Amino acid sequence: MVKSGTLLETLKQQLSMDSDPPFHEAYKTLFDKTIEKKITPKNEQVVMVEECELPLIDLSRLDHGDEGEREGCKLEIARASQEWGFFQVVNHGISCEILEEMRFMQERVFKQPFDIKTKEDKYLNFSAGSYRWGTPTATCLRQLSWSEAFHIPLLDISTSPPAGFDSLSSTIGQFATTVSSLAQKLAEILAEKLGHKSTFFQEHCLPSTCYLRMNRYPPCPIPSEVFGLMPHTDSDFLTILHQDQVGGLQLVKDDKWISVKPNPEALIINIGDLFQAWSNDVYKSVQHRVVTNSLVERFSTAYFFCPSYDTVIHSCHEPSVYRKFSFREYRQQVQEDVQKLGSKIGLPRFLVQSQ
Ligand SMILES: C=C1C[C@]23C[C@@]1(O)CC[C@H]2[C@@]12CC[C@H](O)[C@@](C)(C(=O)O1)[C@H]2[C@@H]3C(=O)O
Ligand SMILES: O=C(O)CCC(=O)C(=O)O
Ligand SMILES: [Fe+2]
Repeated sequence: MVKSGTLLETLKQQLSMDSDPPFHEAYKTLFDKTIEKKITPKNEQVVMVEECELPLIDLSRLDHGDEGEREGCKLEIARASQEWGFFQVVNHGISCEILEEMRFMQERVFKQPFDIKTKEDKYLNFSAGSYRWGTPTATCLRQLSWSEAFHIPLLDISTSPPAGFDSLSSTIGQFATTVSSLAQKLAEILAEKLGHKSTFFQEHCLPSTCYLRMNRYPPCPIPSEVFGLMPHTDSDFLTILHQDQVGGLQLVKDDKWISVKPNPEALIINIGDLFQAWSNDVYKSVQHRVVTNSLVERFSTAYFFCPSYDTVIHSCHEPSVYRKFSFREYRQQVQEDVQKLGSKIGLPRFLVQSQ
């Protein structure tokens, strides 16, 4: 058992070391406040969270099965979206090679020096400002996300890559194309199971409105105090996620946090706020977060299936739980809440009853 005096010294030492991105430097005041007050022997104990296997759905049944198989598969997708808000899929159309290449590329991209990643002009042909790290609005460690990310609008996934990164665009391009059509397919199935044969998603969720987010979670010296990504729901219709073998993704099920067991072959699908509103609370946009560890870095890639800013989100059934809102209004409200409160409020802001 480490004495808490020794632990404190070690932590102080670790937190004063250089890191990329420079969390220690930028958030020094937050660390100093927390270390002195909170790191006691009790806090050294890691909170145990049960590990679970998400519902696993084989998508080959949609293309190769008979009518019964196809229907069964669609029902499983709808049921998991209602009961879990999360599920994983295999035979999704993205080869293991592409998934491995994505992981390898991410390592190379994030390894570039911090100054290059934050450069004002374009980096790797992604728009300026696509690189993000930490949480600029955090006022305490609990509001800090110990991660860095590239937010890449699908339109930026260029066909003329910069020298040295020629295979990058082709790999991301293949990944993006396949996940885009998978997202469309899943959205249509989810609409159909609510009784809607809808062209809504084809009309409103175009490549120009969707984006990829490549995440890197560096090892963190105080994993019990800082999240990799703080608890949130996604502000889109649905998200398609690929995580590496490290693990760290957790979600709320039956009022408890549980961790998702990594499955390198699977893609994780989660329902976002917009689908919860569109389905009038039938499908669930569930809180999730990423926890850090002190030993290894972790990578993931998320594809956010979003409509254009002018799209009006209204429920497909009456009486509607939420008032109508445009995606622009929703994003602005989320940004305002994050600025003012440190985290997003999300759908509760748009409840009919609260008007
Ligand atoms: C500080 C925050 C920004 C964020 C919402 C949050 O409260 C916590 C996580 C952030 C995140 C991560 C994934 C998505 O990019 C995002 C749009 C989301 O839904 O949760 C962002 C939020 C944001 O930037 O609005
Ligand atoms: O990295 C992960 O596993 C989750 C990422 C996530 O939730 C997000 O980018 O919205
Ligand atoms: Fe998320």
